[in-house]
Amino acid sequence: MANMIKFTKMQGAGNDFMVIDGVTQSISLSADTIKKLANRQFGIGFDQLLLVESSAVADFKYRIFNADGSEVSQCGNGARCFVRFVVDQGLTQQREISVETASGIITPKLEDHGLVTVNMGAPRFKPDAIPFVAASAATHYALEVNDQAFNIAAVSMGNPHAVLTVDDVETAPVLPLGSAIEHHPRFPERVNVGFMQVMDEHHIKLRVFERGSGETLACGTGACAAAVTGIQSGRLSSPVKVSARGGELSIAWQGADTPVMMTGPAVTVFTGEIDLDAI
Ligand SMILES: N[C@@H](CCC[C@H](N)C(=O)O)C(=O)O
Repeated sequence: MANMIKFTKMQGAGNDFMVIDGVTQSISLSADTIKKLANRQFGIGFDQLLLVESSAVADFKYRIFNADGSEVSQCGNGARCFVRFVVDQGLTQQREISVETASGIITPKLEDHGLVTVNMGAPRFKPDAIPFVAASAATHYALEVNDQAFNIAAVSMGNPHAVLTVDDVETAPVLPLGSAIEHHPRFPERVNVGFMQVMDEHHIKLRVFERGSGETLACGTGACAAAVTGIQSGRLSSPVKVSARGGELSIAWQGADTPVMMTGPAVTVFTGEIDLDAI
């Protein structure tokens, strides 16, 4: 017997998602099934799968799975697509919703101009958020990779990020170095790796090698992480325009424990149905 589920394919600045309504459908997905669905040749293809569920503490619960099947705690571009999805599906009448994630509650808001702004919460530079940081109290660290030392900034946006500053994002070794840092023993939970080129104090170019998904066309939490580490070290000033390969995001942060505000697009690409027993 077929095991059909309905889904929506969405993208935010080119970071693409399979979004599933788990409020009106009963959904149970193994890591292996998610990997198969993520496959761009044999499945649907996406960077992350987003599962919408009911919540006891917020308007909705938001579960996030990387293309390798691992469940993670935060996704910025996904949060923008999430609010567009629940509004378009008629699951809410509100344009600003509270969403329970594995790392706390975030509040995405669909703006009148069509973009979405998300209150992503405050960044965390503390050791409990980034196990690697336990070694030091500084924001920037020397990380040795294949006998070479790299200066990295580490921050949690609800998920772990390492940010390197490079002269030119186009020629930066994003794939080999990103993969080596993602799996570096100093990051026991693996890490998302951002490569940032500072254009001026309000503008950066960014490529991100994402934990569990590889390089994506944009990473929302990666954009927040790069902007806040740049602001924290005095090289950037809020707001920061982040140019990724798939589009642009705007990040505002007033420092310390204030929340990071992220604004950017959220677009529906198509809707479909798939038989989970047939993939
Ligand atoms: N694409 C995302 C981040 C998704 C999760 C990340 N790969 C992780 O493992 O933490 C974003 O837009 O933030």
